[in-house]
Amino acid sequence: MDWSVSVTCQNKDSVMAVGPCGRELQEQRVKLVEDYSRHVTSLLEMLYRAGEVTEEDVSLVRGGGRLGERDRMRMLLDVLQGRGEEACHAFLLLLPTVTATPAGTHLPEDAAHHGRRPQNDMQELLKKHKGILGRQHSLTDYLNIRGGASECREGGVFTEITLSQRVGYTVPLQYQHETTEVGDAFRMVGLEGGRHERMCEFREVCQSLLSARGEGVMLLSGVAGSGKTTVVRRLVREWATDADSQKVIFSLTFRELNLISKPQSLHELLSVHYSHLRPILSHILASDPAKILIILDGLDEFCFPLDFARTPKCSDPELAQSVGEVVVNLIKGNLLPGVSLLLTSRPHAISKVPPQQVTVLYSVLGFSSAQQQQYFERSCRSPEVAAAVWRYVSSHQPLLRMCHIPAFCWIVTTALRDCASFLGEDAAALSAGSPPEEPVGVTALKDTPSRTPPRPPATPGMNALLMTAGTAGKLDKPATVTEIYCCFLKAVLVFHGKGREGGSQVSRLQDAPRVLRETRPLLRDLGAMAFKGLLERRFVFSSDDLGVFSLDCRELSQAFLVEILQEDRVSLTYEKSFHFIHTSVQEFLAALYYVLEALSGSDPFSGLKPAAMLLPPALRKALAATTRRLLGQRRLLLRHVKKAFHWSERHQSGHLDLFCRFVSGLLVPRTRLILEGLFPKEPQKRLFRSHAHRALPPTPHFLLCLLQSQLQCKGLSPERQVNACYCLYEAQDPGLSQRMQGWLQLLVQQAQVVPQVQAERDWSELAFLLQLNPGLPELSLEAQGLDAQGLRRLLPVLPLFSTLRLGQNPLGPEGAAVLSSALQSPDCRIERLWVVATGLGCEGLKVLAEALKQNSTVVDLRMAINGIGDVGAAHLADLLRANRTLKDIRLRDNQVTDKGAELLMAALIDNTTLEYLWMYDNKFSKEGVKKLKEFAKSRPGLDIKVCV
Ligand SMILES: Nc1ncnc2c1ncn2[C@@H]1O[C@H](COP(=O)(O)OP(=O)(O)OP(=O)(O)O)[C@@H](O)[C@H]1O
Repeated sequence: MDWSVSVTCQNKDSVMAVGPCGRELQEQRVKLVEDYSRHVTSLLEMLYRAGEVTEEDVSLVRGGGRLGERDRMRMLLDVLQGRGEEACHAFLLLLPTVTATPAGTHLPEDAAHHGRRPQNDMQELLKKHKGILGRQHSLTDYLNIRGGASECREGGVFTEITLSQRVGYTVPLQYQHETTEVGDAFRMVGLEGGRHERMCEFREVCQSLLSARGEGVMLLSGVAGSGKTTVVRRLVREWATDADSQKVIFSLTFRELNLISKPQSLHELLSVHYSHLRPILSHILASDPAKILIILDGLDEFCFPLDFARTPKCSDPELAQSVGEVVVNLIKGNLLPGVSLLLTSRPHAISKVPPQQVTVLYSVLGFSSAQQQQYFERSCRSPEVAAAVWRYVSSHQPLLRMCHIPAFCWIVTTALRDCASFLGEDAAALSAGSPPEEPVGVTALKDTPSRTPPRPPATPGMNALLMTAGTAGKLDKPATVTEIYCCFLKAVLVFHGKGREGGSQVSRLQDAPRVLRETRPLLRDLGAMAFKGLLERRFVFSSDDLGVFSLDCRELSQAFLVEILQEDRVSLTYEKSFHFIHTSVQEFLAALYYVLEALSGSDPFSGLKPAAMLLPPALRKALAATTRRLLGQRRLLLRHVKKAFHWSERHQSGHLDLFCRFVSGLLVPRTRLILEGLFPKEPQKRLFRSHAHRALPPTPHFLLCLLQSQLQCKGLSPERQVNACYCLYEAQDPGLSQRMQGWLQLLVQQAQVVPQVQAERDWSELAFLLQLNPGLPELSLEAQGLDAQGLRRLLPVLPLFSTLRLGQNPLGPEGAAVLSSALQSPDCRIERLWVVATGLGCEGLKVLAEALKQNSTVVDLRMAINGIGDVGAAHLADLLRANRTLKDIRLRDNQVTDKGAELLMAALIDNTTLEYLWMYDNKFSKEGVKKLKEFAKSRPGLDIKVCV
């Protein structure tokens, strides 16, 4: 049957029905609940597909699986009242159809529309579309998940976020965990110096995307939890409230597209998702594509390949193709040429789209320091508490760095804001003007370094979450990121779990060990799933995945489902899916599982195998006991911990880095004590042999040795070595602060006098320190005995400095190769490269010159006393032909003769960008010098300095 005809026939009825339908629902409520509750799922599904209720409504009615049929029906009736007369009317029309079908079966799609009012008035339908999309994109925030999917007040909990804009880019290779790179863009240099990258705010992005011009493909990249979806939501809401906007937006998620396994045309795809637009969809697609904005959120989750080379060209929106082919044709501009397309993705997946297909790359950089502060002000209960949280966070560099990510700010707030006593006293101290507490762990670089290591954190108050029944008064504030996550988990379990609403804060905390003990099996299974997902780089889980780990949705929701594991509300008709509320929470739970298993002597990897592949339980137990006896508990634990690190080393991308940091943190007895009750006591006691009565055992020696050995390991990549430093921080290595102070001293003194060459140092620790201190624009390490090996350790941070002063170090050609990697990094910001007397020779210069041919940031190259000779001068001449960025080259004392000078002069005929070429103390003849001076006269913009 022709759908549009049947709609037309129903027009009169539906107009007549306006008003009374809502009343009828109220009057018949009891009867409707009685008679139709068993059909609630079918009714809800049909209403959703008809566009009468939104995803949020559906989720509300489902009630996270906790509500029974009758309650769901009541909830649906409430929702319909809220949605208005048209929705109530559609509901009444659907009632007879469900009684004709057995409960739970689905009706053909068009039945849902049967009898609905015709809306062939373009403007009216577009208005309705705006309303529906606006509601679907309400700004929900983790903070108010608990209270149902309520909305953030605009300008309320929502905090301005910083983005950047780039035209033309190269996809960087991923060597580090994404959280490690967060914050680099906020470095001082990045703010002003980026040539291709420009900071911008949401408003600018919004205006550009909603402008009437077709903008082509825009890619919005950002790490997990940085706020990409929030930007999309805000954008759609801006559009929905702008009555004058000429754009038509279609917003889909790749998660939704994953569910389309059969070929489908673009038209069909959109008409399924936007059934209310069906009467005018063909018209929209046939009119000016520049007026259409298609948003596709979450490219990183897309399961189908995007084959840009082999996908058949298709320009017909009515032609069925695989969903991957539809996306490729949209991106390539074959389908709807001139359309604006916004794709969002985590950074590791932006390479799925060739950069030449992308018009603009936007990156969500996250919160600047000021924005972080605003976030805490908005999410804490009082300005004093917000100030105390901010003061605490800003005195812990690793925490501060992660707080560029909004989702992490939420985790910190959840972990800290319930800590009434610690924050209360701290806040009181703040207002009383007491001196600031010394930073914990790694000190901020701006602080004056002192000779004495920072004293252990003072305890102006007790962190309530660190305080447990048996240990009240023993612990202080969370000292590491792992401790923050422990507090977070405890806060969720103790304060937010279902049925734990009553009682005072203290009594609930006293009860925490019991709650944690009881939750252990659940956390273990959830952690096992998280760990398996992490190994497979999988962040979305199906109900089947939950089943494999014996996880029961209902049980989870009672404990903490909504705040730890979120149910996706993609579609009613398909399988449910789940994801951890932030990837770092998945990583933490994976580590928790790993440590729980390792401490109990079990192999954490064996817990991942399907039951069928496991040996019978009795045999497994006997085997485990024998291994324990043979190896001893201690060696067994060491073996498991080593295995975790080996897994991480095998992955160049560093996606297990954070997991390793959490494993290191959780091996610290003090940290585990926050979760007292969760870890079985016996093995702990035996393992760590607590010496002093009631005193906490220190960080296990084997862990510190293991991490130190990673720093010494020559074969390990520099990124993993820096991560070993993060692990040492989490492991609360007692010597780390002191060593950091040593580095700080060196960096500060370099600005004044050049100190003597020092004994062997661990350069990875310096890289770690530099990564955590974004306020340093230049790196000065002159005459520090820095060789190529040491420089390689600094590679993760080298590209981030605008000035690198590396003179008088034995870098040699190998060091030049390291520098060349830094110069070719897509993030390179080096403008001044000073490598005076570093033993480059002509070989080193060749490597450097090759890199500088590709580089467009370096303007000033000082390379006196490097013995490059005429061969080196020839490489330099080659470079000058290709490079148009260098302005200043200093070549004093490099054994260049007249022959080299000739080559340079020839190259400088083409190169008009170079302004200074100083070549004192080379091996020029009088004739050669004369020629150079003559040449200089012909180039007024170039200052050539020579002497015989
Ligand atoms: N500007 C903001 N102000 C306040 N909270 C924010 C802001 N941006 C994001 N958040 C919060 O941070 C959390 C994560 O945001 P969002 O889901 O948008 O991140 P994402 O980049 O899409 O993450 P993923 O890659 O995991 O999908 C959400 O709870 C959101 O409410």
